[in-house]
Amino acid sequence: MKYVIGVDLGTSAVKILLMNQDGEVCQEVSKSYPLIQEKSGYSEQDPEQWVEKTIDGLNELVKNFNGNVQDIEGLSFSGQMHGLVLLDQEHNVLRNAILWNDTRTTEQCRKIEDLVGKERLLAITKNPALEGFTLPKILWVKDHEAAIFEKAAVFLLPKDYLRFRLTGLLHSEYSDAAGTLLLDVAEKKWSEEICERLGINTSLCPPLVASHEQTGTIISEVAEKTGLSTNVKVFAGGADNACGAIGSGILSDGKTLCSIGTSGVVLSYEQKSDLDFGGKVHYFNHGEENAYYTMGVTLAAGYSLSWFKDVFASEVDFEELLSCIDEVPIGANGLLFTPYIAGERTPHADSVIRGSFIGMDASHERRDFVRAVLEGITFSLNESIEIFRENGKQIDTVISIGGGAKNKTWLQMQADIFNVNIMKLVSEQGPGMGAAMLAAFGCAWFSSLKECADKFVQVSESFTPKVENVEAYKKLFNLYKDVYKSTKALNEGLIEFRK
Ligand SMILES: Nc1ncnc2c1ncn2[C@@H]1O[C@H](COP(=O)(O)OP(=O)(O)O)[C@@H](O)[C@H]1O
Ligand SMILES: O=C(CO)[C@@H](O)[C@H](O)COP(=O)(O)O
Repeated sequence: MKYVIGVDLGTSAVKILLMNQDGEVCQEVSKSYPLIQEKSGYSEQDPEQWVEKTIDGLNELVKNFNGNVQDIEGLSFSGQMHGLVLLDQEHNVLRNAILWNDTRTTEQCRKIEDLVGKERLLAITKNPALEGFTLPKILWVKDHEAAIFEKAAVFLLPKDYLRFRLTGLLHSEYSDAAGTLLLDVAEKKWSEEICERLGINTSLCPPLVASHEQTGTIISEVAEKTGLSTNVKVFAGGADNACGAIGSGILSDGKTLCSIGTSGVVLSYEQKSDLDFGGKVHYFNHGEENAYYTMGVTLAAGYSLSWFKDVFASEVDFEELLSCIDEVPIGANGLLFTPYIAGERTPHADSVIRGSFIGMDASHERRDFVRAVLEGITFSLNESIEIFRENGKQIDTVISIGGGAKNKTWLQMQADIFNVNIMKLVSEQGPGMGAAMLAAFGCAWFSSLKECADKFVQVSESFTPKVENVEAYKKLFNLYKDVYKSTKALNEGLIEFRK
């Protein structure tokens, strides 16, 4: 029996899956690392932590593996998108990585719009200038840390940096490059026009490959530390949402995914590169060759829940925190939550907005707040579903993955709020699974990713919408949508008091 490894470099943790040729998860290891948040709107991580935790995780996995280590044939990656890692000429990291949920770059977004033009930007990159994307972060460093920028020789995305440390080779791949705002998405090449207009040397952009392409093997130093063989083939991998889609079998038109990790996304497969959503949803290259996907993003989905737990219930785990939400009726006894604790992307590209609890009452208990947080996150994701439906997509079944898919009440809530059938997979680790599938396909175990998905992706349970719940949530959703408009100006007034 042969094996492959999928490494998912998430925002909260690196999650590593060992899969066999029958598509069974043989081992799972997770190692967490913190966010560094110096100021409101800032979000960074130390790339060295990603490397250390991944090596620790691989070492643990190999130690617990009772087969022949030489049978581990391939390894690939899934990674949190958009994060900026800047390297100097000697490939040393120049500063902490600035992450996807860092929103300090509003001014740089306006600069991009001015110098490239909104229409032209959309034509080339298929996306508008949003704070979370990589290009505004590059410009922020150029504007605010000129001494660092002068030393920058190349930029990498998070999992591309991790791959570099495991193989010694510099690459990016299309699915993650699409989230930089520097890629010509249809032509699959770095946009010289955008680089030129913004004064960025194209040598800063790493060589591009496809997600399933081999990008070297494990270097001996890493083999020694992990116990893996230096023969392990390393494949490029993909953006976590592209990999989540592969790992959930979102490989043909009409298929939709909901992923609740630190962020939350609703994602739909697209065969074509020329559909027009007017920039309302993200439009990126898939990890499958010559395919695409559209996606709406809630910046703080699982993060809203983990924030609530850290601040108000740090003594309990997620299971215990969520154990009593069934006892709270729909609407959390009159409490509504908006998950804008890090600003928002879809449908409100707004870095200033912040979250609210509306309707707090002296009778509310912690469990009401927990239910309200879950409902608020799910309402936010429903705004993306609503955009897709308004653009003519028929959504009746959604595959749900990520940490949020661990809880059955939350899965039923998704079915009721989205008014769709929700499918839960045997493993909720979609991105790690997608990474492992890219390695399996790269190793030629299968003739296509679709053939691999037929073997690897298995539904374990489904949740159907309950008519009375759907009706109750419709009323609440309308109230939820009003909270953004009602709190926008209040949040603008609060800016001067923020950290
Ligand atoms: N048992 C659970 N039930 C519901 N949600 C959970 C549970 N465990 C974790 N989560 C949520 O999942 C999130 C982490 O999901 P994950 O997919 O691992 O994120 P990432 O890929 O961003 O690191 C946490 O922030 C938390 O909100
Ligand atoms: O910014 C986006 C997508 O555009 C995020 O989805 C990141 O890719 C982080 O993902 P998770 O850590 O939440 O999986």
